[in-house]
Amino acid sequence: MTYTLNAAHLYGDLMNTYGDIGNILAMRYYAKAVDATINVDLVSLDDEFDPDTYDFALFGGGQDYEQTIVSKDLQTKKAALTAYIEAGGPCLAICGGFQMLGHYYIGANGEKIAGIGALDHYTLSQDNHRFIGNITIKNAETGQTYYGFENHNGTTFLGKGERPLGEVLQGNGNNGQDKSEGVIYKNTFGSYFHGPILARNEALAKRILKLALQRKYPDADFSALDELHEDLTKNVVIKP
Ligand SMILES: NC(=O)CC[C@H](N)C(=O)O
Repeated sequence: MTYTLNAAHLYGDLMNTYGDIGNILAMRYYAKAVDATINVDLVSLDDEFDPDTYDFALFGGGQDYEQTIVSKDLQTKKAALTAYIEAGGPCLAICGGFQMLGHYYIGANGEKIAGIGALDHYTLSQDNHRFIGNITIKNAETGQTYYGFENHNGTTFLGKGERPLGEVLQGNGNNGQDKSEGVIYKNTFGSYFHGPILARNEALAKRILKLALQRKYPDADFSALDELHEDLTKNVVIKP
């Protein structure tokens, strides 16, 4: 392969509840079309996150208990992760991972689980209730529609410099109130979409992949990705 991206799967052993690694597998699949591959390192408890080593970071979803464990360790990576994000490092954070990049998450039992505040959002708890179901959103800049499934207790409110990944067309999204779903901040994308959002949303997968490739190889031409159309869910029946 001509091009190689190094990806960090943050706490992939603790926060991968919904097969979030599938996001990297989807990116790797599309990457083949431009002669690129993606190496993955598990970066978990007590591991160092070196912002200069990685071209992509995936931070998956998890349950409240795992989030409390991750929360403590995450503080040791706060400076490095913040530096990576601020420098425009591409990142995809799902559900619990999305929550942890913000200031805090109030868990279902009322416990305050600290995030790293790399992004300005915060997450509250619903009273004995979760948002569960299919969700559809529309991304403002591209007009693209993204499909997924949400299952979360937390209600997230975006802050400074953050724009939503999409406007909710169907479902609940960040908080069930302001029609926002997920986040985009610099090259960091967050979403409540369960598991492999990228396997189900080709356009977003190629968008994030291209971003990462172009950042590492600014002189290369990855426009072949735009012509490629390969829906990874074409044989999958998704029931409403
Ligand atoms: N889907 C998730 O990652 C869940 C995150 C968090 N534990 C919540 O319930 O809100």
